[in-house]
Amino acid sequence: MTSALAEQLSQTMAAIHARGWCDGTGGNFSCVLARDPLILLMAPSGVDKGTVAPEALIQVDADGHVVAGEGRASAETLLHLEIVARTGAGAVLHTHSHAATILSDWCLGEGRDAGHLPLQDLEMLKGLAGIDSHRRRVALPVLANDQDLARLSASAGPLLGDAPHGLLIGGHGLYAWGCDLAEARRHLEILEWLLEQRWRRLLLEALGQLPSRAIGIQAVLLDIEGTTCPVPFVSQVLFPYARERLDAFLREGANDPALAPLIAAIDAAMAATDSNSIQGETVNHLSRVRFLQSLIDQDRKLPALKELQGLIWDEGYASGELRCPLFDDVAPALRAWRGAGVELAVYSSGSVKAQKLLYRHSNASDLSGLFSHWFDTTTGAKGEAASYRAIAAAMGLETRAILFVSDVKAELEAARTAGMATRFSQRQENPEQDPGSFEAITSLAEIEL
Ligand SMILES: CSC[C@@H](O)[C@@H](O)C(=O)COP(=O)(O)O
Ligand SMILES: [Zn+2]
Repeated sequence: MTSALAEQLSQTMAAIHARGWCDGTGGNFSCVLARDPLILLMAPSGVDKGTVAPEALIQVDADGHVVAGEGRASAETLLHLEIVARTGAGAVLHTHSHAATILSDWCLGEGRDAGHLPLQDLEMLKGLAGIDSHRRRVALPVLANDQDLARLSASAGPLLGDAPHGLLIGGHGLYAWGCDLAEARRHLEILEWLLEQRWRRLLLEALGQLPSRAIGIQAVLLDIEGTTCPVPFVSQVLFPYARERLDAFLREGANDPALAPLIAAIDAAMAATDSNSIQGETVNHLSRVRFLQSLIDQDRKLPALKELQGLIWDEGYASGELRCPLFDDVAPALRAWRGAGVELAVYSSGSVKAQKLLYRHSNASDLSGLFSHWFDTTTGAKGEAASYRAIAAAMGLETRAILFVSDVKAELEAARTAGMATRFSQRQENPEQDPGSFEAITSLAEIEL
């Protein structure tokens, strides 16, 4: 005797096959039969998925082992399991349509490396659960294909929570899912339709028969100090915290081999500094601490000092002594933008390590996972247009698709020269209050993308 679910899955596979979305033995399809313990009902591997009778379906456990039925489990079962675990999906449908295959390849092609396919301004988007307007922009994640399914599933995992019920695999196909089989099928049909539209439109644009769609803002690049957190947190909390603990931290770590390269770099910088009058003096712990404190007081940058500060802040955040007081509007805005498929990136003069710590330990919990890119001054100075071009290239986007928000006009000038959209962050405690020729915002909530 076969279940109604098995009948429905068999019929769904036949319908998908008839549309040419899983030719040959391509594609695989699963439904959750039980959750605790997890059992998937799915097509066996290596068969024509259009002709699998309900009684020929197999049952597979959470480790990908066949527990009932004849035949092998697909190697791709691991990705089905990852999707079910991460999204709570009740069914996962994987196709090899031409549209999904060619567009996934196009996204990862030379010079693009986009990592996602944006879809916007199509009424059919509303067929995806949670989308209520054609204006909502969704970003379908795209991953390079990999025959190591454990590795592919591990890279897919973190992308699945924000994915619009689908994921593209380069040169391979589409995975779509939903809370049950009916919803998964609807999502699959909608996504396949959107992909068809996308490639047909690309062709017409390339032939000059359609204007290429104006690029909307696809990413927001955020400064931190004065933009997402109050300036005094950095100047009056973070820097004094590290300054006061330099002595103890270096004393306790004197014999720590991990600190040795840092200490060597600090000593080399001391030796090269005329003003510190240590020529001839033995470099000792106290002279090192005095030197570093004088650098902090003069706001002079030394990579080894930055790294040391990062290590000290790391301890402070971990113990709960430090927590970043982000402005109240920040977390809701970041979440809303991510939900709309907008990429988020940080560009701050603090090191990438310090940036990640700050967002990991914020008053709005760990927000670090919302950002896809982190940039510090190793990419270039914040006042140079070239830095913003390098950031856009690293993100695989045109500069005009990025909105940069900062409280420093010189930085906005450079970003504008590079072609980015800009907003001036006018927070109460910021030293610069005059927006000049830039559009000012007092809260991220004022930004409409
Ligand atoms: C035409 S072979 C395609 C397979 O390698 C795979 O990508 C696929 O979708 C079907 O694999 P299967 O093992 O039959 O479930
Ligand atoms: Zn496949």
